[in-house]
Amino acid sequence: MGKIRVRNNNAASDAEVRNTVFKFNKDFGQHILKNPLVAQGIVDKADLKQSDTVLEVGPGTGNLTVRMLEKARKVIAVEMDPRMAAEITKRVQGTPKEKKLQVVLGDVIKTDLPYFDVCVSNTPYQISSPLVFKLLQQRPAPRAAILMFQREFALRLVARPGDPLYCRLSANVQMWAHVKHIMKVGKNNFRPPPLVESSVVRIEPKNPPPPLAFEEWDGLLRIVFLRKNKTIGACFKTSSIIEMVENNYRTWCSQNERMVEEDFDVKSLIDGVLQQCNLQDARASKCGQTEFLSLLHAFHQVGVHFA
Ligand SMILES: C[S@@+](CC[C@H](N)C(=O)[O-])C[C@H]1O[C@@H](n2cnc3c(N)ncnc32)[C@H](O)[C@@H]1O
Repeated sequence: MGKIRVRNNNAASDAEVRNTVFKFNKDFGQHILKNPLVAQGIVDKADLKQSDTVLEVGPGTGNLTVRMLEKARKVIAVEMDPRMAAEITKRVQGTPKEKKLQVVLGDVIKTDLPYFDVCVSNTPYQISSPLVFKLLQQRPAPRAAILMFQREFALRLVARPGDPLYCRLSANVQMWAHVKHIMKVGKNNFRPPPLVESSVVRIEPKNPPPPLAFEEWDGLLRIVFLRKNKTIGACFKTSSIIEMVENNYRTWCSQNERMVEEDFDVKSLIDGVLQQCNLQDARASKCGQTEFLSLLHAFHQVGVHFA
């Protein structure tokens, strides 16, 4: 933990300016956004309406929070560090913003989230992935999430089939949401600066969500992205995968009062499905939703599930 003085090096009205001494905790991903232009840019990109309830993850000292309180009806800020929660509470005390801010102390991943229209976060990078999936599972779905991530994580979110960074995360998130890269943010805009560059993305959950069970989709993606440059046929030849497919098939048969044939051979069942979809020689790194959906559908048709 480095001892950092947060000082006023910008416009006088910015309270990122408070002369507060904090020991920023790197374990909590505490990299405070010190550039007011970037903070304002992020809030502008959120396109908040006066009727909006905003969820902010990790308000820190409140540099995004105070700007959002000017635009929205309410901001619910979930913060894990009690010192930061106290700081943001103090920052709005005695101002008209006080009544619009609700600070929730705790780990956002373990918190049952209330209703919100938009989520905004300069995200603690260690919770990037669980946060994205938590937001995608939120019901009713928020209108949008404007989230700062490490540049590489952001680029994975938007990567398309064939791009070097395309991975299970890309295929997964793009099934449930439209994702756009909206802003690059250099490390010197933070105090203390992180080791890597950052980017802001906009995630708009599809509404209504696709009629698909998340666990099924993710279960299939886990297999085909096991080694994304291997063929899908090779992924399904791994012995642990063959065993899992067989177990899942037998469970499905017993739940549906079906007899498992005496000469049942799981390898031929798998080969048949892959041939039907013509995907034995395809590689996940080059496949998109159409291919994965057709594969999932064909497995379901023969009683193989992945959840
Ligand atoms: C990168 S800082 C952002 C601070 C502020 N929003 C800003 O932009 O200047 C991340 C903040 O998230 C908080 N935090 C870390 N992990 C968290 C978690 N699991 N749940 C809620 N807040 C968390 C940290 O304490 C820190 O205040």
